[in-house]
Amino acid sequence: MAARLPGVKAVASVRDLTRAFGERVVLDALDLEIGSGEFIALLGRSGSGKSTLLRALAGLDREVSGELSVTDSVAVAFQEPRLVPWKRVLANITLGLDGPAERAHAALAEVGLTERAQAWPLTLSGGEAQRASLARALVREPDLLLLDEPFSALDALTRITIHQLVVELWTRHRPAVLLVTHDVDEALLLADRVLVLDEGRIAHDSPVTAPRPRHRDNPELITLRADLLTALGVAPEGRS
Ligand SMILES: Nc1ncnc2c1ncn2[C@@H]1O[C@H](COP(=O)(O)OP(=O)(O)OP(=O)(O)O)[C@@H](O)[C@H]1O
Repeated sequence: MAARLPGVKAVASVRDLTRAFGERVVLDALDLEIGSGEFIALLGRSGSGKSTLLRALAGLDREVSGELSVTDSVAVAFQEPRLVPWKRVLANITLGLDGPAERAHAALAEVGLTERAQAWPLTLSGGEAQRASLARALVREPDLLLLDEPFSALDALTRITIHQLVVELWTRHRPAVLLVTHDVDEALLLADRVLVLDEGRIAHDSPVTAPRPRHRDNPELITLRADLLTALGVAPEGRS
């Protein structure tokens, strides 16, 4: 585990986190600390337990054991935007929220969806629905934003636009972000720290220091990509 920077407050601290489904131990005495404002990408093979860890951090899984200390201010966005179909976009953003409607309007403006505030979710494109889902998370002004493969169903161009948006929003609001992804390049382009989950633990933990906007041919990213592919058990010359 990477040492925490002195003076950086943790928004999540997990020690000995264990979760089994029957005989299958998915998280095995896992340790992890997430510092305030960090942008972390979490990689791991399919079934390695990434979503299980995210659900534990979100407080959605009460069956975990170990020490888990997480800020109260957590928001989650999932792979499917999970908008309520019978509520308009704006109402989806404010659902379960006591705050003023201006905040919801501001969040929609931040993701570029002001024009779609009164639209029904089913009329949104995939990228718009994912932006609405981000607005719903942002309006809660989280200290920790958990993103479970939110870009994986989007086409390549929409994905690039949303990547830029997420970096912009993170730069402006500075929540800590934990992004679950299968995509090594996405992890390297977005995050300041990349983790690999394997055999129930954090098997690899690298900082990414290249300045943004990042390019795939940055030498630091090329080296890290090879290390990460090896950690994931994929030959570096193969595809992630
Ligand atoms: N509710 C559940 N009941 C039984 N097994 C489960 C449950 N949730 C997850 N698992 C098992 O735990 C393991 C880890 O699942 P998890 O969804 O966390 O993996 P993941 O790394 O997110 O996978 P993927 O990348 O494919 O989304 C898998 O073997 C899965 O079948």
